[in-house]
Amino acid sequence: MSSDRKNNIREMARQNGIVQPLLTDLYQITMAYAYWKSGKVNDTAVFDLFFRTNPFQGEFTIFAGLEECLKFLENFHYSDSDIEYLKQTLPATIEYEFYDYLKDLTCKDIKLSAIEEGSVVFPRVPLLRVEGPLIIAQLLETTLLTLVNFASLMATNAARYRMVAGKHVSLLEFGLRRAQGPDGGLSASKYAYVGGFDGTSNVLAGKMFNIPVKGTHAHSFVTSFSTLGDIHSGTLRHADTETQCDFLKMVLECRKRVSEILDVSPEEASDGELAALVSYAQAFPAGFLALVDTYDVKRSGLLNFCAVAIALNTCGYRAVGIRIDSGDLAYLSVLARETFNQVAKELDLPWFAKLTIVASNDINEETILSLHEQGHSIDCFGIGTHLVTCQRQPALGCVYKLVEINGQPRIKLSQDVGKVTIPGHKEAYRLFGADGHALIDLLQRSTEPAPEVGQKVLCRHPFQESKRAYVIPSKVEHLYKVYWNAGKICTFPKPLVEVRERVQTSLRTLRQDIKRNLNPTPYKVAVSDNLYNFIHDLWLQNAPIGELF
Ligand SMILES: Nc1ncnc2c1ncn2[C@@H]1O[C@H](COP(=O)(O)OP(=O)(O)OP(=O)(O)O)[C@@H](O)[C@H]1O
Ligand SMILES: O=P(O)(O)OC[C@H]1O[C@H](OP(=O)(O)OP(=O)(O)O)[C@H](O)[C@@H]1O
Ligand SMILES: O=C(O)c1cccnc1
Ligand SMILES: [Mg+2]
Repeated sequence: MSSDRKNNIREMARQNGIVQPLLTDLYQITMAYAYWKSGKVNDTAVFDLFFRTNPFQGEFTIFAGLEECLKFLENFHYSDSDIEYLKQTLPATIEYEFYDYLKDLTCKDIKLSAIEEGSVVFPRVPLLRVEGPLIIAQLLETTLLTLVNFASLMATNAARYRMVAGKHVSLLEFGLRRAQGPDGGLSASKYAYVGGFDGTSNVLAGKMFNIPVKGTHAHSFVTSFSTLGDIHSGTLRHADTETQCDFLKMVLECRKRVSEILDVSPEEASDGELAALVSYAQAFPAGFLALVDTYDVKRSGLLNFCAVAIALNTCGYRAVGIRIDSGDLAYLSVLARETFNQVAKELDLPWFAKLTIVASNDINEETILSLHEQGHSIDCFGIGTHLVTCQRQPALGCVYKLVEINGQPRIKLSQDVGKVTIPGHKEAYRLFGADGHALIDLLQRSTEPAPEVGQKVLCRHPFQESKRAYVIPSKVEHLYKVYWNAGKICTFPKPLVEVRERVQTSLRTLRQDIKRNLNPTPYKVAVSDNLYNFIHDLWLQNAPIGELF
């Protein structure tokens, strides 16, 4: 077996334990019984999973969650205790043979086609197409939706943060404590990474998904120290010579020196904070990153930090930086950078000017945009609540609709035209323009030939007759691959880092005006002329003609 395949199998083995066939809505199982009882066991269906509106008032979405969907299909099986629970829970009138039927159900007859995970996707273009026995395809609905909805919402949210932050700023996800429960927290960490974050504070996410784990320390570490007397031992072993240095003495001398450079009094600085920073530096001399806003950034935190960082330098270590978690983050970060520049110059330590400044505290997209406008010196944002709870829009509205049964197309009508489903078994293509950008996504009936490079294609708005355009694509991308067929995975999902890269390469194919934060231009999603006529004929056949009195 190739090592690639072995790795894939190892990756796939880590299925989230709560994702199982009973993680569904009751009505899927009651419908399954009613289908079964009404002789629909051999009916075959096609379902499309898609959303109707992009989240966060944006005009794009990142598709994520596919790997988890495949793990779910692979492991789909009702255990004996599941069957026992259903027997106790469903009405006693249910025929026992139905439970025998459920006991043997697997996804061996299901075929799943999907867009590549990490791609930019748009309203109405199915992300997943599920084909196979009606009953089993129906039973998959809720679980597939829960696996795709939050994953895609989170990946989109994270990608938006990455876009506003720019590529030179680090982004760390700090949200576990505020997430929607343990599983929400775990998924948030995973898909924040996919969307473009650099790391997470969530240790289990690091272990499970191989995401870099990062962090600083909390205010409680600082406030747990009151005086210099709380320092356990004042010494530190030199990085190169391994001799014991009188670290505390060096720190106190440095604090005096820095207070002169910065023109702040060492008496105003907190000794408790200094004791905490000394102790933290002793624990992590090569990774010293300190929280400086517990008492006063200017008069205490920066002074104490610089004193410890300079003493560390004398002992052969380079400090990493600071975190600011309150106050005016633009002003304080600029102040911190000026301080570091001053120390770098006065003490001839050029690297001091490049110390990392991490900012946190209720950061969201708007805060980052505003900070960029004001000017700041932040290298890294630590973001929790707004990111992981997707506070600006807490849910993506993916739906799962029957589009074909036993080879016959199905349409769901609605007073709201946007909610009318696009019937039948379809293919989706992305057509690219001459400048290399994605121009339009085109849905066609699967029986139609694929659009070709250099050949004129008529693209029509699915519901507005007058909206149509000819497109001569410079490149055509067929959006679907078969990922699951005949009981096994047939296209292995890519490792998470590659999905993460795919997000950025896919976003680069979008024009800037589609990605901008304020009033972005909608991306076009069209249907072929053939599909347009097919939809509208079926619409007329299915819409009753009213009578006026
Ligand atoms: N320069 C800035 N421009 C825009 N928003 C900022 C700026 N600096 C900080 N913020 C944001 O303003 C809010 C400040 O929060 P808040 O009013 O709770 O103050 P605080 O500094 O956290 O107070 P406390 O010291 O009591 O914790 C945060 O959401 C933060 O991200
Ligand atoms: O984006 P955020 O939700 O702010 O996530 C990060 C925050 O979490 C931590 O503190 P916590 O909020 O627990 O306490 P504090 O704000 O009261 O210090 C940290 O110090 C940040 O402030
Ligand atoms: O490591 C940190 O600084 C951190 C982790 C979680 C929440 N807030 C901060
Ligand atoms: Mg906070």
